[in-house]
Amino acid sequence: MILRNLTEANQSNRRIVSPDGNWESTRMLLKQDNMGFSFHITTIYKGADFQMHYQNHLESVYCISGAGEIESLEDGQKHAIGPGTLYILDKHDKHILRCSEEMHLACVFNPPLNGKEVHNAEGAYELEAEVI
Ligand SMILES: CC(=O)NCC[C@H](N)C(=O)O
Repeated sequence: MILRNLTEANQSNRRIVSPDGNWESTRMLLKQDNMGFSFHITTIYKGADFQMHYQNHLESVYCISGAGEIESLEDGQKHAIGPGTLYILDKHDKHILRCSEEMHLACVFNPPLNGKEVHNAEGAYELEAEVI
């Protein structure tokens, strides 16, 4: 069994601040834990409006707090995000995330992240990022 604490993880190199200024994420469970997925607590900053396209990963995102919107660039549909919303990118869906009130999200990635990933120009993570 493994136990981790968010406050402690936030003070370690598990906390990654995105250079684009849109988000930070504390990667609490990573590839090296051999669970087959990774688990992150992500903060999306108020006013963020950015595109993502996880071509190499599947992702599920649960909103703990805050408010925003996700727009699918596959079908043009927009969906409100608030506490209790879960969105599931089961088709590597290209999307835009907008944040009107700072959001705290719990995110699961399959395959798991190594820990250092930040978005490339397409809003994706490469598969071979450096291991922490
Ligand atoms: C919702 C989302 O994908 N935000 C970007 C950061 C990501 N959750 C991560 O933890 O790397």
